[in-house]
Amino acid sequence: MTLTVDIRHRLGAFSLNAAFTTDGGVTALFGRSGSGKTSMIRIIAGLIRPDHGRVSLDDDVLADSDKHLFVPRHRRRFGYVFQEARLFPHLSVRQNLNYGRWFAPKNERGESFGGVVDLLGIEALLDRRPGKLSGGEKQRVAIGRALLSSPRLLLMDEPLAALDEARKAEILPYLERLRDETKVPIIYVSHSIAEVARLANRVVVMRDGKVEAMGPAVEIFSQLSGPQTSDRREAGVLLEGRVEHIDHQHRLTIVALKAAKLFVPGEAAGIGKTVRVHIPARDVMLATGRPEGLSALNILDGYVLGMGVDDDGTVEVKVDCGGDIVLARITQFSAERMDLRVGLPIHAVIKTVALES
Ligand SMILES: Nc1ncnc2c1ncn2[C@@H]1O[C@H](COP(=O)(O)OP(=O)(O)OP(=O)(O)O)[C@@H](O)[C@H]1O
Repeated sequence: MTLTVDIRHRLGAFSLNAAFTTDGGVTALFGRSGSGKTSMIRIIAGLIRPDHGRVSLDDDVLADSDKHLFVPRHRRRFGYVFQEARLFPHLSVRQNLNYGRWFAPKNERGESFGGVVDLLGIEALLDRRPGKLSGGEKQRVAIGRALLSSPRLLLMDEPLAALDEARKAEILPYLERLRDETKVPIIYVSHSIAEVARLANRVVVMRDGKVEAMGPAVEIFSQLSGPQTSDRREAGVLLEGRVEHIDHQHRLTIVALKAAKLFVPGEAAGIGKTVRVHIPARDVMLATGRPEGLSALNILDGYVLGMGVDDDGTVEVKVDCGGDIVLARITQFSAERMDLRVGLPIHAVIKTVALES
């Protein structure tokens, strides 16, 4: 499936002038607030008719200003997931899901009801009403509803933005399954590097209404910043993961841990191989808010699992990042200033991580 967008459009003082193509999988529209991501997804969805240009999905032309052609939203058969789940409050989860299915043409039904329920882990929620669900659960149901409409394309506009870190961590593995187990191509709008690095096959970086860069996620993010290497052995953790991708050009290995993924300098033995990575504790910084614009490629979301004070007054903090435990050593002053406590959602910024031979 190839989506081709080449448009110009004016929105007040803002002008969008962008062209890109995608080839299935997850394509992220990535960029700062105000760069034009939402306007772009609205054009793809058929909610905005572009002033000039063309949008097509394979041979199906959805908008073409030269030919005065514009296919409205309801005839595009795209699924849409917003920041807010927007479920029907008076319907049960099952009824909400069936509502999505109702839109799927009978002969083109893709995923089965049971398959979607399994994929998103929502079996136990089926008879409940949305009002009683957590934000993450609601979002999983919203994704299920969109999937059951058998969309040709799934448009997701900051689907995790309204969730706290814990709910984000809970839902990310489901989004990965969605990417890996369904054939539905996804356009994913986000301004979070961590989310995009984890989910996207391809990234379109937007800035001031234009496409600043596009390419495979690893390439794009390794261009933005480069990780440092360290051979020093010191207090830290060894984590085991699986080599998911090797970027020979940038000499980087993407290692999938239990939940998170790490960009590790160097080229590992082979894709699919189990490797161990070393993360020195003193090269892990902690942040209570999501840090932006850092050179570190690895920012893991987690919780404070435990804390202990060493003889020298250094605080050793254990952070649970989706089942992988990362250790950080910080000063007592920092710990107090950040009001660190067990259970606090936290971002672990990993400055160095090395492959173990
Ligand atoms: N209908 C409109 N009329 C005038 N200006 C608009 C309209 N819609 C969007 N804009 C402007 O276009 C710019 C891009 O907005 P857009 O929502 O596409 O950005 P974004 O990258 O999705 O940002 P965010 O991450 O904050 O959602 C902004 O400056 C916005 O104010």
